[in-house]
Amino acid sequence: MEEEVAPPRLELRNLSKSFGGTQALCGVGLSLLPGEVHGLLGENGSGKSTLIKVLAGFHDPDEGELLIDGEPVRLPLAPGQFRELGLSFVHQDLGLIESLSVLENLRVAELASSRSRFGISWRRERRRARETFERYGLRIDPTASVAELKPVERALLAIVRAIEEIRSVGAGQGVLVLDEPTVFLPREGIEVLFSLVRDAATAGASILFVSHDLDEVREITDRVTVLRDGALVGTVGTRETSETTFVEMIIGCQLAKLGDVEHADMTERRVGVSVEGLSGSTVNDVSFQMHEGEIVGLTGLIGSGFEEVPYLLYGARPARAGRLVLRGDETDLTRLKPTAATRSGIALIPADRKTDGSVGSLPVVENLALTVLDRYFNGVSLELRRMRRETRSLMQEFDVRPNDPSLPYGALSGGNQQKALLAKWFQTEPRLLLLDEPTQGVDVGARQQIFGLIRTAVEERGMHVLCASSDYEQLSLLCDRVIVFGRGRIWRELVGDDVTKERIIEQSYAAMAAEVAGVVA
Ligand SMILES: Nc1ncnc2c1ncn2[C@@H]1O[C@H](COP(=O)(O)OP(=O)(O)OP(=O)(O)O)[C@@H](O)[C@H]1O
Repeated sequence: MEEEVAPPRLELRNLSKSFGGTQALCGVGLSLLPGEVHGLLGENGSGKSTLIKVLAGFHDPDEGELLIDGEPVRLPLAPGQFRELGLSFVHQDLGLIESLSVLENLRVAELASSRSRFGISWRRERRRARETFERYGLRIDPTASVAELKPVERALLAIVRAIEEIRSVGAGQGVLVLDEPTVFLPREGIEVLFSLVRDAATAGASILFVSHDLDEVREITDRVTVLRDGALVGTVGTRETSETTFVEMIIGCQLAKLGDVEHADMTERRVGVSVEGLSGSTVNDVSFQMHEGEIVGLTGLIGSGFEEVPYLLYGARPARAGRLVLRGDETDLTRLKPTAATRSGIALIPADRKTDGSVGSLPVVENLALTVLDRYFNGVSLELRRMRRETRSLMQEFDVRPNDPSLPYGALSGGNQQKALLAKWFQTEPRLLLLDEPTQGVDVGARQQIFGLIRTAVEERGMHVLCASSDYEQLSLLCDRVIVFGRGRIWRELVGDDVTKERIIEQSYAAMAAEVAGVVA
């Protein structure tokens, strides 16, 4: 007797969607089996988010079919219908409401449903929320407002909420869609996330996992579907597919070899930047120097403090103490404001694109030219044509796709927004460029290009670059020297041949172990 094969939990057939002249998806098919973790890969702008937004009922596709447990479901989905179908999402922007508490965000679906807010016993809900977090091994206060949470806590809250939503569906057999959930997470956060994902899959859920990080995708997924330019390249088993094959599937050719990254010891060069006695909310009395043309990485584990340094040096967060000397000019960091920082040649590219001040509804050209408007002012008016021409060539240099300066900034895919942001600040030719996770959400090909652009700028213009990141591979490819933090202090500096992914991981964990043992002062 033939064994009956269960239908996929979710299946998409022949899905197409265009926006004006852009064909974002073209005849794409995808199936998610019960209990599988399924990766969705593709370059920036290849159509991943568009596919997810069709599943969330946000986009009306031009064509396509959706089947849940083998049963056809009409597209487009009505608002909120995804919940009834057992789907839950963590979008790139996490979808949390800042002004509400953790608890209210956790129960937002129930609040939005017929149950009135007044019928809810908040005391019981608070207890339930605490129990929920405990079950996931997290320490988040349900009464805190989301605005007060650290980025990592926000990401974990959004993820826990999504998992809880599918747990309430048919014994946890729903579909969990994670759109680049790891970009805000340092390694320990990723480990928590992966164990949550594995548990959900074991309980029978299907997980769609979007990420640009091939190591993560290879670690957590069973199968992977790759998109290129809105079309399906193929679906493959993760274990049977090498990293090189994945890269070829994603970019359509082999990745040019970066060449051996040389980590020259620049510490003999002239000092261009000096940070002295810097204290913030976690960092305490930290001092370091940067040499001319040097790219310095800052890293460590969650809470080690490295992540606040770029913001303190830009005046975006208040420093308790500290002095910055930039090519002889001295600044009291306790008084520094971002406008003054920009005036003195400091630029900050924050990890959270939304806080950069870019306006989604305005064209890319206006967003990009904002920082250098005076260059286009001829005394009477703005030279708009030149502005558009130069923006187009800047977009080309940074591989922002599509290369159309008149497109609304918000219509660019997440990774292309990140590239545009780098372009925007690079053109100001800052003396000190502060980066926080500069290539999050950027695909593997563009990432390599961006590293090249940063290197060239540093060599040709003598810029100083400080890069805070918990992407150890990124640090090893980009930086000349990496400073590892533990408990708000500098734990180790890695230089020359020591700037490898393995050494950075080892020292970040060593800093934590030392912290636990009370070695770090
Ligand atoms: N609302 C929109 N209006 C116009 N074009 C859009 C819109 N949304 C997406 N696009 C375009 O559709 C294409 C696919 O974008 P999508 O966001 O799906 O890519 P992605 O694969 O998720 O990219 P990333 O990895 O950078 O997040 C891109 O060219 C993008 O500019």
